[in-house]
Amino acid sequence: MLVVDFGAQYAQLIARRVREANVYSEIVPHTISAAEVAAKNPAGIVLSGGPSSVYETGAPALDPGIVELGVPMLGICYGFQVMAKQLGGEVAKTGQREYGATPVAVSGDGGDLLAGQPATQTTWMSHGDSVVRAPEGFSVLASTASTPVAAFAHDQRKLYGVQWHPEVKHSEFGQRVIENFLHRAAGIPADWNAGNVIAEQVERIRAQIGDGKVICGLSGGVDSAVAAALVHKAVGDQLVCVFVDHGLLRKDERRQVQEDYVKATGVRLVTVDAEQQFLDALVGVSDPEQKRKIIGREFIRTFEQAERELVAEAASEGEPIRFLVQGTLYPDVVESGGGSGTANIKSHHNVGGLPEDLQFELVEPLRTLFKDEVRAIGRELGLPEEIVNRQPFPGPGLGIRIVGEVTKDRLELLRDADAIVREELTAAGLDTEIWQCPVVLLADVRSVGVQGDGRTYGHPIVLRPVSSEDAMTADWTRLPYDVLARISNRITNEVRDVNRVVLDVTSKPPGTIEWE
Ligand SMILES: Nc1ncnc2c1ncn2[C@@H]1O[C@H](COP(=O)(O)OP(=O)(O)OP(=O)(O)O)[C@@H](O)[C@H]1O
Ligand SMILES: O=c1[nH]c(=O)c2[nH+]cn([C@@H]3O[C@H](COP(=O)(O)O)[C@@H](O)[C@H]3O)c2[nH]1
Ligand SMILES: NC(=O)CC[C@H](N)C(=O)O
Ligand SMILES: [Mg+2]
Repeated sequence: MLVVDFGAQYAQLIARRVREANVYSEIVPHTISAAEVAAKNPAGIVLSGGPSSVYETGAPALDPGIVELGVPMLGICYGFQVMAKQLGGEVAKTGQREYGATPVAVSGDGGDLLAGQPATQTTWMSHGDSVVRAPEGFSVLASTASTPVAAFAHDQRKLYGVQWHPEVKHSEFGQRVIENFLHRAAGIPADWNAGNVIAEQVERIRAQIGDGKVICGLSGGVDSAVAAALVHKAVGDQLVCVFVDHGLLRKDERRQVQEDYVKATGVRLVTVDAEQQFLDALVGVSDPEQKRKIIGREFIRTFEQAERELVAEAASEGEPIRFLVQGTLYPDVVESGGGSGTANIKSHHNVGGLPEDLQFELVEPLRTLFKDEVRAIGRELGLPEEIVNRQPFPGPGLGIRIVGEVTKDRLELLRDADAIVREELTAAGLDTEIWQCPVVLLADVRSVGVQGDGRTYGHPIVLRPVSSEDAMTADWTRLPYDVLARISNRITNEVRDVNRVVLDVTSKPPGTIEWE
């Protein structure tokens, strides 16, 4: 299944809902040609929404040859309007805009697309243009008070469209619309699951790597653990994992990764001590994007160094190691501005932070997936729950949790505060309720305190507990007051130079999870 992206807010959400219906899906840009689509041989196509108006000059369109391929198609919002216009219907700005919850009246039995759904339902709309006339041969399946053509279908050609957004949870029967399109109209079986992904990826990895050697950047996090397990399954001992201790890790993290991961999986792991290298590179840098780019570059320089040492060590074979495995996920790619037409929010070190002179060929088997999907694959591969359920920790580590310049001294301070927070949250049994809880040091901010009858002028620590399904959106976790009180008390007593603890009560959007 292909999702054609017209610059939508929700393209990745469509792909995810399709996978929830147990069908594999991939996002492609709207500039894709009919020949490229044909080469992918998709079982169905969904056209996403988008900010433009189809009647404007230069508005994104679809290669007309794509509709002629005979692949079942569902247009959503802008995608619906693109279909209407290209197939001979009419789209116009009627002055009747609909944003948010909108009741829709289904005509007759709703056809295949709206089958089994009530005559009126609440949908989520976000449009200013409307299809005022459906193309010839299409039947109108639904309407609203101000939009006479809110859904249409051409049953023989298997072409469908809806003006609303079935992919958002606020559309009451949204998932049903998507499932009806996939299973009922397009006849695509619901057979995609974690097991298939593993089989397919193992095959792809074997084809890519052949009998070459490969290194994997292993962090102890879920994503790289699952990526490494997949590659290990595919090519066995051709894999060596490299763990970089960049000095930006949390307390005790190095020992944990070295012991737990190797015990659980039996892969070969090399640890590189690169603290000085990273800290030197970060001297005088406060800008978050600059930090991210530097850290991304130093990661790659460290992998290159490890590669040279591994090659020198296996002198008999002496072949360079060409492949680098990373546990990159879809949100890393989208936020780095790697979607089609999506904005750069922050450069994740493993995507937007990669240096231009990268020598390795990347192996990224999880690049189109979300974290909860990756966890399901990890379980299927038999990884222990401690690894699969581990809370995320960003590759740039504490480096992007110090607002201001990163120094060894500040890192020590933040490490102590972070250890207290983790200890208390675990003791309170809150680990599974929280997605992750960044602890941030506002190194460039100072506030006055009174401690031991004396004046202090110290730094605030921010607690950022969040709940999320996939890190694309998040809400702040309502932690019990007594737990917050204990954490605050311990941090101000035990961590030097900190005289204030504050709680971040911002959802994502508008805030991102990390502060930088
Ligand atoms: N300290 C590290 N040493 C080696 N590779 C790393 C390190 N930190 C991150 N990476 C690489 O960067 C990738 C992206 O990091 P990211 O934090 O998103 O994933 P993760 O650590 O595997 O999982 P999680 O998101 O659960 O923390 C990792 O999958 C891994 O390949
Ligand atoms: O490996 C990573 N490299 C990065 O550069 C990076 N930046 C953010 N994160 C993690 O991604 C998720 C979303 O974070 P944001 O809401 O801050 O974008 C959260 O889980 C963050 O911890 C990163 N992980
Ligand atoms: N969300 C959308 O896809 C909007 C489509 C188009 N820009 C409109 O306003 O009607
Ligand atoms: Mg991580």
